[in-house]
Amino acid sequence: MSAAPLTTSPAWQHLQAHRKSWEDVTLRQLFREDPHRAGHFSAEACGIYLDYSKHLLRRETLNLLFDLARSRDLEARRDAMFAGEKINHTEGRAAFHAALRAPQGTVMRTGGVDVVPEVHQVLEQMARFTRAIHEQSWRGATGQPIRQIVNIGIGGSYLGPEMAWKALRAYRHTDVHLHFVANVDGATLSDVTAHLDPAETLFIISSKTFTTLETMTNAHAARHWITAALGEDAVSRHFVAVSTNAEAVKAFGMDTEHMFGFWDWVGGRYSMDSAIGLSTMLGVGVQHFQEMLAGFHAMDMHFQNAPLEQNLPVLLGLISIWYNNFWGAQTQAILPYAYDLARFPAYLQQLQMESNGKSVNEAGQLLSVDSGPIIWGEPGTDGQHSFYQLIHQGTRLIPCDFIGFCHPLSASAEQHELLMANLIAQAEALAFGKTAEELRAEDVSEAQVPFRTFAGNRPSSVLLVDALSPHSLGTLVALYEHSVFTQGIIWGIDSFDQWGVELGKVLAQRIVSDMQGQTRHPHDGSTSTLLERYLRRRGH
Ligand SMILES: O=P(O)(O)OC[C@H]1O[C@](O)(CO)[C@@H](O)[C@@H]1O
Repeated sequence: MSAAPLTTSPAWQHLQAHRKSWEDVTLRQLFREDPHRAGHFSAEACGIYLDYSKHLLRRETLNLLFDLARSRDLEARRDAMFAGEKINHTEGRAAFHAALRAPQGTVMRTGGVDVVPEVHQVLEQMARFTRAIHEQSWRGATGQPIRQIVNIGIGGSYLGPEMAWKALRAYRHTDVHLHFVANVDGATLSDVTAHLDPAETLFIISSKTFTTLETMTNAHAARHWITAALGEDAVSRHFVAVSTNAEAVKAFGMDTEHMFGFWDWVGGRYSMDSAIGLSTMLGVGVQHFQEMLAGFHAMDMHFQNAPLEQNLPVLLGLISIWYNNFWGAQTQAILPYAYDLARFPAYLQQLQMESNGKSVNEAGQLLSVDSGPIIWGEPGTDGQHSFYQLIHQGTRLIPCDFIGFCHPLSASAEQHELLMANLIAQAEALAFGKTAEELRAEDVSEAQVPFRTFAGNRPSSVLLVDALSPHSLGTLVALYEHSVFTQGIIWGIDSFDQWGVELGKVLAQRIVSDMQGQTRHPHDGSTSTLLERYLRRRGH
């Protein structure tokens, strides 16, 4: 970590001073000043064209942001990540997800061990299993082929696989269907199993630790559902595990021969391309999974090698920092114009908010600036008819990432044109707005002018990709992974731990034991009242 405290560093102070020069600058003015602005403020790599010209920044702004990144040793820290160093200090682990998508023959060492051969061994094990399911040589206990696959897992062991299953709808293997159970609410599992036949259903219990309350509770309920229908011996044909914890997998009664492993250097939210992606591979096939890995790897290479000035993850990360820390933006909207990317905002929510939702730096000192923004979003055009009102005319500054694809996956080219026209129009409307003069020129009554004025100056990035494919999905996910990393380095935080999820888990266990009458822990007045009221209403 850079020695200079962040806010007193010259780079930070230069940015603060520079921000003051932005009070009256408009995007209209910037585009007037530089008619070639779109060309000057765009970059392209790995099939992603990034237009960042509709941002409140000039060349000088970017230079100052690059100075900031260099002053925080971004390049050296990035190299340390790719070198397998234990950059996740609080857990004493590497953050080596880049090794998950390294082509065979690449050497990537952590702790002195080249992990690429092990990664490919597991990929091969996954591929064998996938083929066995697809070719129906692996069948259920009664001899039925497996057609329904239920991934039980939560957080990073769920969001990526579910997002990918939806995103890769056009690439699905037609004989199998995926379902996802994450929430501890029993309604989830019963809703999923209501229409399934146990004889053709396979459960993948996906949990890095194999101790997560939600996952283990659902796994036991699913086991009961299978054994009630097919008997105890059916477990080995209807359950496989993805985990780093072989002991716990054994204790569950599963054969570790049917366990797909990964490693402690894979963080939960960075694991969709590890064995946690087994459901994805089963859902879209081995070839498509490999194409997705190749997309991830292409973006890794770009992030590792491209100069900061043309580096897409660095650009996205630094633009986020600019609004978050110098404009006071609290949130960032992710707006994919693709029905199939419906779960992408939720995926990025965990990626960014679990990684960078921290208040102390790596040295344990309180941060003096805001860290990770709130990430949210919905696909366009749905969002246009709900929350875009606030983005256009509300009082808050909300930088947006629009994500669109040139080629449709739907049969209707005409509908795709409408979709993309909306994306482009929204970015235009947010940036340039509509002035009172323009309204008056259209004979809008004076009384209506204040309500129909759009201030503009609302910044957005547009990411334009050729088509949504396994490869492009891999590049997009890796793009955001490295953008999150870039931001974490600027703040000097550990983006790879998640201690913030622990307290709630521990308190829930205490309350469970209070509910079951095993203990009577002392609680505050509100907690005790809620607990008592709940138990009374339940007839206890
Ligand atoms: O895969 P596991 O160990 O069940 O953990 C699930 C999720 O729980 C967390 O540890 C905390 O919510 C996430 O980081 C992780 O993705």
